[in-house]
Amino acid sequence: MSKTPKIIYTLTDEAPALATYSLLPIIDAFTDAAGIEVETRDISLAARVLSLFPDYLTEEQRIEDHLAELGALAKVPEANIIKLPNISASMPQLRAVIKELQEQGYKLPEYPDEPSSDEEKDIKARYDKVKGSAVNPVLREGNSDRRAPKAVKEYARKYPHSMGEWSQASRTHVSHMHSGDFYHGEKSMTLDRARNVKMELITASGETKVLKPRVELLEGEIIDSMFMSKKALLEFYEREIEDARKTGVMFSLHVKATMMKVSHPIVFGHCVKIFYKDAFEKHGDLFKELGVDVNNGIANLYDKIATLPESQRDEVISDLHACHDKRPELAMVDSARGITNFHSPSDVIVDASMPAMIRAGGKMYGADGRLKDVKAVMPESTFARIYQEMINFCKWHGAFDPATMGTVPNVGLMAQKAEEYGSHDKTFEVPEDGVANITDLDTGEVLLSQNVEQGDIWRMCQVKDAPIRDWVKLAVERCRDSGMPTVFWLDPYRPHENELIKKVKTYLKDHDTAGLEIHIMSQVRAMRYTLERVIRGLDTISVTGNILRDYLTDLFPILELGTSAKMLSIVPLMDGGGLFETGAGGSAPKHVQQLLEENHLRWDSLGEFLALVASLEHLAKRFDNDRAKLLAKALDEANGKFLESNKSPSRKVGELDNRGSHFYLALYWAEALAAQDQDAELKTRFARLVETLKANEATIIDELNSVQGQPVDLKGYYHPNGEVASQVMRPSKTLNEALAMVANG
Ligand SMILES: NC(=O)C1=CN([C@@H]2O[C@H](COP(=O)(O)OP(=O)(O)OC[C@H]3O[C@@H](n4cnc5c(N)ncnc54)[C@H](OP(=O)(O)O)[C@@H]3O)[C@@H](O)[C@H]2O)C=CC1
Ligand SMILES: O=C(O)CCC(=O)C(=O)O
Ligand SMILES: [Mg+2]
Repeated sequence: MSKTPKIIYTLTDEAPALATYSLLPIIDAFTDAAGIEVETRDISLAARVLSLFPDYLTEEQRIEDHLAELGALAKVPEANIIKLPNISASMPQLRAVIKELQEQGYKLPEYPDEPSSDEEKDIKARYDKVKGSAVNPVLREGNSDRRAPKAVKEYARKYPHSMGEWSQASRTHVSHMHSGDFYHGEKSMTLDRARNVKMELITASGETKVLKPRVELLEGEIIDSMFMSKKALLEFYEREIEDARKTGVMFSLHVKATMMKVSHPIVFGHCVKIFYKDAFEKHGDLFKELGVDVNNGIANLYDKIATLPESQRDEVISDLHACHDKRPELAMVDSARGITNFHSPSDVIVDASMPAMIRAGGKMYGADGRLKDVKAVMPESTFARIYQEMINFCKWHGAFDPATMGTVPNVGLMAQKAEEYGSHDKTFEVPEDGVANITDLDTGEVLLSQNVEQGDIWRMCQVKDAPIRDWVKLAVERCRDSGMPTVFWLDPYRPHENELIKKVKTYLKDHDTAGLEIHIMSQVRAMRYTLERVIRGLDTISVTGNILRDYLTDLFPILELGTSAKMLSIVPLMDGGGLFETGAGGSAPKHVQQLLEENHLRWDSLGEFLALVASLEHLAKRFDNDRAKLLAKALDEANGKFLESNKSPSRKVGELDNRGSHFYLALYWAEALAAQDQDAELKTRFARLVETLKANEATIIDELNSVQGQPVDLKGYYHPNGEVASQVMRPSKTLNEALAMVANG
């Protein structure tokens, strides 16, 4: 591995990828001038698909597997990766990218739903590698430190975003299962020694079915066995759908089918089938024949019936519509286009959808385009309860006030595929009634056992000891550095977390915690404690497992800052490298939609700016590089000025957007470099740039803003034409020339 100071900037999807066309040339100009290499690696969904099928592509079309390369890099001390959000593809997205690439002339095979030959099995296995959250778990060889930097918090206090009002009479609430879900039957243990285990089902008829032949476990690792009962889930859905209808409240479903790519599409599909129960009963055989799979959304059903003769299709559609008469109103994703919560499992993603609802005063859009109270259904009770606690709090105290509320940074246990988010290859839809065992391969000992029924979802989760130690260390460090009370959100009634609590108590003793305020509380108490402080303007660090890391790092930022894009998101890699994620949100498909319609990109790249500071600082420290240090310091100052001057993108066409915000960042960064006296050469170079940018500010902004208002065609959604995208994202000739001038000295 090369030892030269190098930053890897990832190319991803959708809005962040588009923003990169504009931002990267600026970053390149500044880092080139300082002799720092910035290289890119393409981990977009399209690139990941293409990299898996070299044998189907021409030589020019082939690309390397950049994700595998970065996965290996994350395990060496030189790693310095800036990771932008990427698509975690649901099945509909995977099909769409395949289709788009085929249309662009890449001879990719079709996705075989039911592979029969070895060749088809191989194709499916390859495609399945890119499904769901396939990037983050590979790169996250460390735990997570996400927080709002001071300047960002101050900006939010100064320019508070709007918040919906909460009424005590709001009927919005969370519904979760009270029995039969993963929480209730969970079993957990800490391994006394390294063991190899298998996951097997002993069926009621006495047959043994090995579902996972081998999992290698380390000493001190925590493993869990848990299942969700299909019967209990279906009863739960029926009850909640009926309750929403009877009480006249809108129905919504919130899952994370992208990250929980095996379990949640099933959980989602059952809800759709129960909601449209009558139509499924009547047309069940036909749907089976057509290969309808609503785990991929109701859109899949509509696609499949499109091939039917018109009269038959109309009958199905009218039976689907008839279901609505007996069912509650459904929350909409896009009421203007008639897209409901059931359209696709990647349209409503719990970490972002629940905070957006809470921010809006507990409301979601109905079919008539109005905001309404809603029943938010989240079958798994493990973490759903935190949202109800927050809703209770809002009903009692009113909406949070971003101008005064405290901040809640997070330290998340994430490394080495920790907990549920690493369980996909050990998650199974149980084929037959029986006993599901995790069994030691060498001794035959059954370590954990569950009685399961056909259709239940059974999984095994793991978390290794070293990541837990590292997580506790990071929590203590953050507690000391910030002086904030620090709360481990751990529920002693949950077997897995009970095992974690034992370790946390042990590993806390490895650190000097004198004078630090560190608590361990169950989630609901932790939420309450934190919120009591939040409304008093007090700050509290949350230290959580992997799922709550994800949920809380959208929840609090969306309330505090209006978006999680403004978070600093650092992953100190366990082997010494640094992974710098940008923001805590996703790839914002709605932003792309707006760009395509009116050439305005409202994506805020602040997360990228913050990540770049952290990445340059890391590089400066690791390689003792003064120029990296200088660039970092100047960029940090620029970020401060950027916020103070309120140069974030506007949401409205014709006003400053992502591109204009990049111009101001470049100006302020150059100003900071021109103002320093440590490095005369950089000072002169950037003083010239400042002069040019300032003299041409009005022209540049006009060049950037005047292109807006027209639709644009990027010649591809998942795999746009690079040249076209670059032209769209860099419409200012004057700015481009000024940047070229810096690059050339
Ligand atoms: N780290 C990662 O790689 C992550 C990837 N994802 C992936 O992203 C995709 C979309 O996820 P989804 O949950 O729908 O939500 P997103 O987080 O992408 O977007 C939800 C909303 O958050 C706001 N937002 C997010 N980022 C920004 C930003 N940089 N600037 C301004 N506003 C922002 C936007 O609000 P508004 O529309 O009001 O402007 C946006 O519509 C999925 O494919 C998902 O798997 C999701 C989370 C993390
Ligand atoms: O990897 C994913 O699919 C989502 C990740 C995510 O939501 C997060 O890290 O906050
Ligand atoms: Mg998230």
